[in-house]
Amino acid sequence: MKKKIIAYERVEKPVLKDLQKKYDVQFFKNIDPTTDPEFLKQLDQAEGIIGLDLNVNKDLLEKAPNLKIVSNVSVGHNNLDIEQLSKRNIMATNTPGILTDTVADTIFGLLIATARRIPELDHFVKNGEWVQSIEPEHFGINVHHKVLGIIGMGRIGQAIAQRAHFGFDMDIVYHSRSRKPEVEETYNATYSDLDELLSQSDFVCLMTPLTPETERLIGKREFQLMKESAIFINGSRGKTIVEQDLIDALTNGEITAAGLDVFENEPTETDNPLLKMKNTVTLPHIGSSTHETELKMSELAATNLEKGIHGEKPPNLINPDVWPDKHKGS
Ligand SMILES: NC(=O)C1=CN([C@@H]2O[C@H](COP(=O)(O)OP(=O)(O)OC[C@H]3O[C@@H](n4cnc5c(N)ncnc54)[C@H](O)[C@@H]3O)[C@@H](O)[C@H]2O)C=CC1
Ligand SMILES: O=C(O)C(=O)CO
Repeated sequence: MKKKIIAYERVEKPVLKDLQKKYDVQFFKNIDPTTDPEFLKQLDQAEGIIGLDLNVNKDLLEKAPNLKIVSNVSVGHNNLDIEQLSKRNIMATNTPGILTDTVADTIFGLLIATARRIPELDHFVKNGEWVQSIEPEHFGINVHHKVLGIIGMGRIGQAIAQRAHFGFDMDIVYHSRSRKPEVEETYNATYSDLDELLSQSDFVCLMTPLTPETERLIGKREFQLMKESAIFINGSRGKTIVEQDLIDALTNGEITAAGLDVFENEPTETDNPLLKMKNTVTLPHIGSSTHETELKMSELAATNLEKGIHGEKPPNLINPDVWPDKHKGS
């Protein structure tokens, strides 16, 4: 009998088709996984889950007695309760690395679009408002040769630093869990504590994972530490900031503008004040969303899934404590 697999929300079609040839795969989208009867029925027998942003917590795991692996089609894994998964010896995997350059391109694009007000002025032209030469009120802010503060100098943070240093001659200040001498040397970057980074930077770019430590990391106090001319970019997760405090900081002129790929709730509410502001550029969480990269992510997630359900070690195991070799001391 074919092994049962749940595919959730986003698995690229060719990958889904390939999995469907080998396994009994049920695809779910736009459902409530806590109540959907068909989902819950499948969950009872599923050996693997592949997908994007499914909230895998104690409640869900209690309904999944046969589960061996949860394979995220994302590098971020804040949707997974790793402790609960490990407790049940269930593997968790993600898709690091292959999306790094794509996300860095998006975040750098967002930074430029916000500084140079590209979406706002695109509307200006298309709305027929460009009837005489533009005024200083339409001018933007230079990106090149400015100070870029990167919070979270991991894979994506470094790819952003690469673009900023070699492409735009920016001065890079960073804050991370540890110092990275090779990053400092390659990108002429300076390590700094968080407060100093916030007060020095012309652009503050948040690129940490969402963890208990980074949840609401940037709020009222942090926005007040930033320069009034600062532009804030969030590419991490919406919950790493206090969204209401960002709204206040923009409304009160404590910072100049914000570029956001992520929101506290996704999709964000249509009446979110951030969507009504001229000095925000808002994207629907598209960091990794190019055809090429989404396909590679699905392929890597499928490799992880298949290894896991066949009892082999997946290449991107997040919770190696579940791997038996470890207990054998190998
Ligand atoms: N907007 C989007 O579409 C995407 C967003 N992401 C987000 O970006 C995150 C980072 O991805 P990668 O760079 O691949 O991960 P990574 O693990 O390579 O880098 C994360 C960095 O954040 C640092 N960090 C962790 N906690 C910190 C703290 N409290 N203060 C300062 N730094 C801290 C770590 O030391 C590490 O250097 C993901 O976890 C995900 O949440 C990732 C891909 C796409
Ligand atoms: O990979 C991630 O963490 C994302 O946010 C979506 O690509």
